[in-house]
Amino acid sequence: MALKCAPILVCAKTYCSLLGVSDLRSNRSGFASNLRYDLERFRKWECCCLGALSQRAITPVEDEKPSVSVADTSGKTEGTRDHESRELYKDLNLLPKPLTANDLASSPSGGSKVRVAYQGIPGAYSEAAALKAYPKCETVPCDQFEAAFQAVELWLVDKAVLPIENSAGGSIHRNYDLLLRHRLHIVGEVKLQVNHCLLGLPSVKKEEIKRVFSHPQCLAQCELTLSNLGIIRISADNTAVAAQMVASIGLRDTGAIASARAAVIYALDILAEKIQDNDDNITRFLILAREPIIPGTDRPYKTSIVFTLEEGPGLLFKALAMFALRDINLTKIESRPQKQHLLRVVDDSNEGRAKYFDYLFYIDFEASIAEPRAQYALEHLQEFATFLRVLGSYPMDRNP
Ligand SMILES: O=C(O)C(=O)C[C@]1(C(=O)O)C=C[C@@H](O)C=C1
Repeated sequence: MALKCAPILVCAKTYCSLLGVSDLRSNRSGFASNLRYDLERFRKWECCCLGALSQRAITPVEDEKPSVSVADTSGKTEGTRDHESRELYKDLNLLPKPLTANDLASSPSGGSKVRVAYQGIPGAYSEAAALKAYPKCETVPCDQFEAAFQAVELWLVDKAVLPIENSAGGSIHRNYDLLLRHRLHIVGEVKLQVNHCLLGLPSVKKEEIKRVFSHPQCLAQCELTLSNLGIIRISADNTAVAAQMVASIGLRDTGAIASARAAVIYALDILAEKIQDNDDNITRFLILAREPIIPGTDRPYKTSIVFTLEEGPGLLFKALAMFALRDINLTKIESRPQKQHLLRVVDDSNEGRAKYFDYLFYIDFEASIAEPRAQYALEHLQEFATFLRVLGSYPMDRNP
């Protein structure tokens, strides 16, 4: 055991500064010189970590690599999968129940199939995203986003797949906050084309529907269609929960907005398809794991970071310039309040004391952390950021 852990200790300092938390306030002076990552040094680190990680593989799981960069590699068509789910979910009591905080004390089942947690119940878009990333995985429903994070941390599952943003609805802020609170690593992303269907009881006509249940994001994504049909919206925890409610309430004038797969699972009819206001309705999900992947340069990569800055003019501009100067494309920027530290008091001798909101900045950029330009950009950012953490460097999903 000691032998297996040793390589990790050797490289822990370098490794933590890239993938862990560095509070630069406490050690600013020595930091810049400690963190001169030239390519040679980074390669050494990479070899060292690769060795360490390969020795640490405790539970080998099949289908370890996400398959999002290729079309569906399961070899199954939607039809066959839907047929299978019809068989599987004939009795709704047999559906897996979402994990709750209480279940998190129990131990994971054995076996080598990769287990992927998602928020919701079978038929949710998040489950579809998990299956897109790992076509042969066992999906594990969780009642809350936080339960999915904890399920990974407690080794109940291997991965979690959680929504982070939608092309129309924007960011899912809760997951940004949880990314920082938990110590998981982003190891991949999945972009899922979300096609909403209007579902109702069998033989109901679209015109009979007076009210629909759905997830608030989905209700917002179908705003125009619902207004044109004069339908009342009622929010549900999840699209699949909405479909399940319609099936169990049994009212002909009550429908759900959910996926075609949810219609099969909960034995509902599809009354209308693709009812979202924008055809290109894409949700981006993150794949989270306990260990980071070692990024390469063999394919397009994305890196996600979070940092804080001092208060002052031009500091965010300067931070972003670190990437622009190296021709690194930023794909996302998000700012969130610092929950532990909501206000920053700045003493100005002329103006007196001022209170500023304190922000965390989350950035996604198109480069692998194995590329020198990304290392230099982060090294320079570290020189004036008050906090910096790399959340993950992972292959881009170019196939929504
Ligand atoms: O309700 C679902 O089916 C979900 O998977 C949840 C969720 C979300 O949390 O944003 C995921 C993707 C869709 O954009 C809408 C809803």
